[in-house]
Amino acid sequence: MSDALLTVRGLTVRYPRRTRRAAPVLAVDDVSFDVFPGETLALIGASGSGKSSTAAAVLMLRRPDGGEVWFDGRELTALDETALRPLRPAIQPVFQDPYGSLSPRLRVRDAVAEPLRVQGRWDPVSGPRRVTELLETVGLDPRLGDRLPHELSGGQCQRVGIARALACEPRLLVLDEPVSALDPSVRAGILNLLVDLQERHGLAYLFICHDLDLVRHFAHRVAVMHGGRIVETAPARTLYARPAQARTRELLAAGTARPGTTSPARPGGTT
Ligand SMILES: Nc1ncnc2c1ncn2[C@@H]1O[C@H](COP(=O)(O)OP(=O)(O)OP(=O)(O)O)[C@@H](O)[C@H]1O
Repeated sequence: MSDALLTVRGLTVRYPRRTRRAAPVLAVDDVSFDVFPGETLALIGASGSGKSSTAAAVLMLRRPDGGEVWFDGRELTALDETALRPLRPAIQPVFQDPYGSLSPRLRVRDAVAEPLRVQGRWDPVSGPRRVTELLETVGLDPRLGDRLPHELSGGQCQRVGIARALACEPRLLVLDEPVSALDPSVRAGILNLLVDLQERHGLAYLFICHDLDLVRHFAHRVAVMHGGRIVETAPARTLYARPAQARTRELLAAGTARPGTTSPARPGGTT
């Protein structure tokens, strides 16, 4: 194995169709990539190209139907749930819907404490201090700890989600469209926070997105997905500059319209 933190080889994800006779949906088809420590790899592609299915398989939320996922030199796909459990904290997700990712009845302080409790790392003295520290790390006033999610803005909720992920002391964050649901004015703040955390903690990011202009600034490398396959991988800046950009834009525009939208997503949009 290379010195990659995450290595994905020949990943395949299939979903059964409702009717038994129809062939399953091949959502991810023989996908391979690496993510190195401290690096951001963006997975971009139109709606339905297989980005979230790839993320779910990397997180082992859905067991892939084929291929291998290696993390820090261990093959996750070869492990059963018991063996996986101690490795799970190191790979943390941050999802698109900041409110949906939090329990509506859990106050911010308890939401951030929850991963510490689940991992058996809660201590009545150091625990509350750690929660305060985590809230400060993500740029939240610790006094917000008493609030419920519906009393926060979308950006604040997303910061709580990031604080929960950091509580697990991860090495890789799988960011599934983490700013797509946010107001354009709030997006930059969250992206700056992620850049800052990466610099301070050497985190690696698998950043799922369908906005080429955004990833150009945020990612180190970009892998373009289409029809479940990776059709191109390139450094973020050169991808933008080369003629291939035109093809990538075409692929993105072809399928970016989502239910409730009538036009392809644009930078600064709120899809
Ligand atoms: N639970 C499921 N059951 C059946 N088919 C699914 C399921 N989840 C995803 N799919 C199908 O798998 C393919 C890939 O979907 P996926 O959500 O991974 O794409 P995506 O690129 O993340 O799209 P989006 O940007 O809209 O989230 C699509 O054809 C989708 O309809």
